This record gives sequence, C-alpha cells and structure tokens, in this order.
Amino acid sequence: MQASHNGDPKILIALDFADEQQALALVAQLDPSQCRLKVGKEMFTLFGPDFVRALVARGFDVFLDLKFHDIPNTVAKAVAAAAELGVWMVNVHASGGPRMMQAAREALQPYGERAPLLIAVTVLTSMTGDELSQIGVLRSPAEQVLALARLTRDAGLDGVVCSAQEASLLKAELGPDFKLVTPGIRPAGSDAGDQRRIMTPEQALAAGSDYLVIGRPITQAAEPAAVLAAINAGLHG
Ligand SMILES: O=c1ccn([C@@H]2O[C@H](COP(=O)(O)O)[C@@H](O)[C@H]2O)c(=O)[nH]1
Repeated sequence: MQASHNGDPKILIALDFADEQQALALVAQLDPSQCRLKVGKEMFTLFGPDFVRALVARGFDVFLDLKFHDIPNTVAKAVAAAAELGVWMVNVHASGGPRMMQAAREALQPYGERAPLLIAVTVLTSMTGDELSQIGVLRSPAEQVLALARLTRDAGLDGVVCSAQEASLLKAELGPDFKLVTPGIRPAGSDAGDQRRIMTPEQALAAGSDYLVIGRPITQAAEPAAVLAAINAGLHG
C-alpha cells in the first residue's frame, strides 16, 4: 500500500497531554497535510469540546477517541454530539454489540457527507491473550479481533481499531475498503510502554493499516515535528 503525504495523511498523532498549552504548542508546529490529530479521554475530560473545536478550527482532521460503550440510545446521542463538533472520525466499542453499533450508525445518517467516519474498538492494543482470558475471553487476540471486526462490518460501520498485528488478517477477510486504525505503533528502538501488540510504522503500513495512531514516540520526543517528518519519510521510502 502506498502512503499518502498530502490528501490522506496516515499518521494520527495522539494528543495525550495534561496541559492544554503544551498540546497547542505542539499543534502549532504541525501541518494538517502531514498528520491528523487524535483527542482521547484525558484531554477531552480536562478541556472538553472547546479543545476539539480549536483543533478543527486550525484545519486538522480530528479523531475523537472516546470509545463510547453504553446502551444504544446513549451511544447514538453521543456520536451525534461528536458529529456536531465537526470531527473526522469517532469510535465506539464493538463489544457494545450490533444493536448499539447500528444505533450509532443511524444517528449519523442525518449528517450525510458531513458525518464522521464511525469505527469500533476491537481488542485494546495494550492487551495480551492472557489478559483476555482473565476477562473470560478464551479466543486468541487475533480471533477475537476478527470476530468483533465482522460484527462491526455487518453493522455497517466504516472500520475498526485493532493492532497492526491483525491488519493483514482483517484485510484478507474483510476487504480493502474496511478501514483499519492501528495504535500500538512503535518506531524501531522506541519504548513500548504499556502497549503489547506493537509494530513499527513501516511494518504496519505493509501489513495493511490505513491509519497509524502514534502518541508518545512523537509527543514526548525532543523534536516532535522532526520525528513525524522522519516517520512520514519512512512510509514513503
Ligand atoms: O487499542 C487501543 C485503542 C486506543 N489507543 C489509544 O492510542 C494512543 C496510543 O498512544 P501511544 O502513546 O502511542 O501508546 C493512546 O491515546 C491510546 O488511548 C490505544 O493505544 N490502543
């Protein structure tokens, strides 16, 4: 697969900061043609919808990564609220089940072309097979990811969050158009931290990932924009 630099940036930078000004200082060094931005639970809880609106106003595509998981009515209202913010992508948990995912999809229909992409989290990239068995899931991570991805596809969503380790399996089983968004990306030599099912950016793209979520390897670097440029260059090489 060819990495696209301008029209469809592959890198989604996870903005996980406790300090809004620190996050905005990083954003000021970035170009929306070179990356998209992800806002997750930490920054949304601290700084709310205004922070998301500020990023959208700066021209960035924003993935609102709040992983909604609730009764269908509540999740439907939450994804519609996300659409009102003008985000590019929003997500729910696939383990909320088909009815919940369908309700989310239906809630976005009135937005037509303006609707964000709607994807579902399968198995968190921090989780191992042992941890799955501790919560009563006896399938391997790959089997569980595939089962939840099939439910997600059948509910009419646009794609899933999975690890890049499952990307080639999912592309083979679910086809090229079903989007794969993969956190747990670690450039060679960088610290895995709490992530477990990891791959390098180049491996992830080759395996079939559509979008690579990268947080700490960029945001904690001394020169984040230079690290992003190096990763983008590696994807084109
Ligand atoms: O399975 C998942 C789902 C979401 N995430 C989020 O992605 C970033 C990863 O950040 P790193 O610093 O690159 O580890 C983070 O915001 C997570 O909440 C995930 O890692 N895995």
